[in-house]
Amino acid sequence: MSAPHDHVSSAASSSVSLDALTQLLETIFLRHGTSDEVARVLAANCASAERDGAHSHGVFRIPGYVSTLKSGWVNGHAVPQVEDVASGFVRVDAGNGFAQPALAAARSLLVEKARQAGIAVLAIRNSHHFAALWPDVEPFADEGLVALSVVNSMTCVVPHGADRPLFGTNPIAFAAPRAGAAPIVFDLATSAIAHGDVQIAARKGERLPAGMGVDSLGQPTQDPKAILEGGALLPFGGHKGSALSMMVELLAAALTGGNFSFEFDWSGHPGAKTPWTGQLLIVIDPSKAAGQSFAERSEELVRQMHGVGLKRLPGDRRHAQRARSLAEGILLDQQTLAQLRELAGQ
Ligand SMILES: NC(=O)C1=CN([C@@H]2O[C@H](COP(=O)(O)OP(=O)(O)OC[C@H]3O[C@@H](n4cnc5c(N)ncnc54)[C@H](OP(=O)(O)O)[C@@H]3O)[C@@H](O)[C@H]2O)C=CC1
Ligand SMILES: O=C(O)C1=NCCCC1
Repeated sequence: MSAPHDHVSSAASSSVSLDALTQLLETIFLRHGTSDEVARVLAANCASAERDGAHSHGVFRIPGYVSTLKSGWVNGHAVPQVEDVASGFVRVDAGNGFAQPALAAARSLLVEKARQAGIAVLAIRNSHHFAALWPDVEPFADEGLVALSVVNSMTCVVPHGADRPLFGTNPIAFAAPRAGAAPIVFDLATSAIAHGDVQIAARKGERLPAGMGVDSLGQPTQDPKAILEGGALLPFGGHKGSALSMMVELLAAALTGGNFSFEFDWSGHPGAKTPWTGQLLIVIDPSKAAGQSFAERSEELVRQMHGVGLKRLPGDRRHAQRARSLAEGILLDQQTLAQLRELAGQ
């Protein structure tokens, strides 16, 4: 399997600016049944994933968004209902819409509460998250806040010690400010590999590394198609990733009032791809904590990690790719660009 973040060959590719890509995606969303606000938020999110080389959740997802909208599974015009429920708790009913517009609608109240109380929780339910999770947390750290988010997805992961899938790929994203540097951000699926990367490997006819999944008989396989066609994924790190995935189900579904990954039935909506679940965000204002500046302490930790030989922090690859994309444009292969233009009616 090639590196998941490395799949655009420059030979047959075109370079597009971030603005041009965002505009193109916005046109696609509007054309396939979203409000202006939903199109704006989703286009910015998806273009930023492509800009940062997060290909499993960049433009690769656009046909899935479109077929989901067409199937009627998701409401592209949903208006999120924000509820101010307690000093440190905000709830949003996304109204069977996408999760990112729900976060956008609640964001200023969440930040205000976190700054007042030191910590605030945002619980989004009735929502579809089909994207990378880091764009949801990174902006908080840019404002000096610490943020943690979890979202559950659709059943495709076998809990450690079980013999059938139950959990989603259930990512966890974390962002913390640093002094004088871009925030520390990590964002990882609790499965051994994200479902999107299995789809990309299948499309490219590549085998996966060992230990990622099982076939329909529960036997280990490195064939991505066998995983997608009746097989399943495994958690990363055995019982440890499995426990984290269970935690995500509890926080993102049980605590928000959203569906568990195994609870929804999209069989009546052929073409639907997005999981109808929940998302939890916890935002902390570190200026309320005792002691030295949190950002300075982050910096000290990073210095020490580099001091013991660490070359790459989580987020470094994305930021390096972001800088390249902003300087040289975002590379898209010709076929992908043609498909996007067709979906945009251009
Ligand atoms: N919406 C949903 O329901 C779901 C979304 N996803 C998304 O899929 C995406 C991919 O997830 P996943 O495949 O697990 O991510 P990766 O395994 O590619 O990366 C996980 C994290 O580890 C960092 N990292 C990777 N390799 C190294 C290294 N050698 N040294 C230091 N840090 C490293 C990455 O930083 P960097 O980015 O800089 O490489 C990233 O922060 C995520 O954005 C996730 O949110 C996944 C599951 C479900
Ligand atoms: O890549 C994944 O895993 C997923 N991404 C979007 C939502 C479903 C799972």
